[in-house]
Amino acid sequence: MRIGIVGAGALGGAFAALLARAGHDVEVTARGAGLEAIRRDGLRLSGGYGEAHVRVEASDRLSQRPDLALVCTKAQDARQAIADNRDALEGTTVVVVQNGLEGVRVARELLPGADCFGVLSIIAANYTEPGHVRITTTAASYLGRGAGPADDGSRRVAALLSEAVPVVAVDGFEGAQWTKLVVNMLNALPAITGLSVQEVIADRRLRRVLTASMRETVRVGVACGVRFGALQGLGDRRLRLFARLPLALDQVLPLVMGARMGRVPNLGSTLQSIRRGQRTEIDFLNGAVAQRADAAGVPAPVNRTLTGLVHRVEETGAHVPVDEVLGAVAG
Ligand SMILES: NC(=O)C1=CN([C@@H]2O[C@H](COP(=O)(O)OP(=O)(O)OC[C@H]3O[C@@H](n4cnc5c(N)ncnc54)[C@H](OP(=O)(O)O)[C@@H]3O)[C@@H](O)[C@H]2O)C=CC1
Ligand SMILES: CC(C)(CO)C(=O)C(=O)O
Repeated sequence: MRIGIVGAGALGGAFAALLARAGHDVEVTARGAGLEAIRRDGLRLSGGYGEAHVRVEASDRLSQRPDLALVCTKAQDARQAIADNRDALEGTTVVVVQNGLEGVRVARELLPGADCFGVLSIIAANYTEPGHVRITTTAASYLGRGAGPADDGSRRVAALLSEAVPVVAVDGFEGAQWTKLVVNMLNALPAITGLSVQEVIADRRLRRVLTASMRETVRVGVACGVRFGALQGLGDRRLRLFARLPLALDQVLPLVMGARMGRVPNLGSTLQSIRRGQRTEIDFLNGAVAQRADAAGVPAPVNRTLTGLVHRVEETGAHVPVDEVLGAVAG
């Protein structure tokens, strides 16, 4: 099958290498040093899914309409990337691999003739150098669309991708996006402090802030009428309970997440953007929680503060000392 990947960064590069290894005919888009490296040396994958070194077609735009396309940019770049590749994407099956709440909606808006799905990935992929991705955590990814049960289209595309990497069709995809948003509270503190996700979880004080941001996200979701979808053992009942328990007990959740992530340091996708000197997608993560909180008339001081601190790091290039982070969150 011909598969087009828009944005061969960490996850896009991983999916491209795994799909090419499974025998598909893969074309990727990349830019700058990434494009140069892929053209010259191919795409290299290491870590959790084993070694792969594949040659794939690469250019700054997809050259033709694929049977299946994966859009793997950060949320803030998706609109531009889809518009730039509209000729190739319109009318085909498009899977948006993205954190946040907006991915599938944006693709459907820009590509009314395409069959659009979303993927929520728990894989941790670190873009170590141009053309090279290291998988530090393997996990099933979740594919779906809409709020209802997984449809036949979702099951078909999930089965196809699963030839290369485990992907399950999920019921209540929109609710699952919120559950993933809770998980993505793991991203801000590494971006702010420069520590890995595991180091943040291991620090009792930062873990408290992380837990508070997760509980706040659940409360905002509840205020917005969200029913949290099932994702990696988390679901509506468990998350609602999590938001009500005393903060001290709740820290078990990030500890479990950290244990699942394993020992190889995971920077998280937001700190990786910072390290590359790029803007982050924080406005679509903690920033989206603060924005939804405003609309629902509930407070979200922790998410608002963390969003502001990530923007500060984007602007100054300097990470924030832990004590200062604690002071800012305490208000
Ligand atoms: N990395 C991870 O472990 C995980 C990531 N995710 C999510 O997956 C999504 C992708 O993340 P990740 O792979 O880390 O991101 P990366 O930043 O590593 O990759 C994104 C790629 O998109 C490219 N890109 C940016 N703008 C455009 C554009 N206008 N047109 C074409 N290509 C463009 C980037 O190129 P350039 O570098 O030149 O800007 C880059 O190659 C995000 O939503 C992230 O939150 C989810 C789970 C885990
Ligand atoms: C789950 C996690 C934290 C994996 O790295 C992620 O989604 C991200 O980095 O964006």
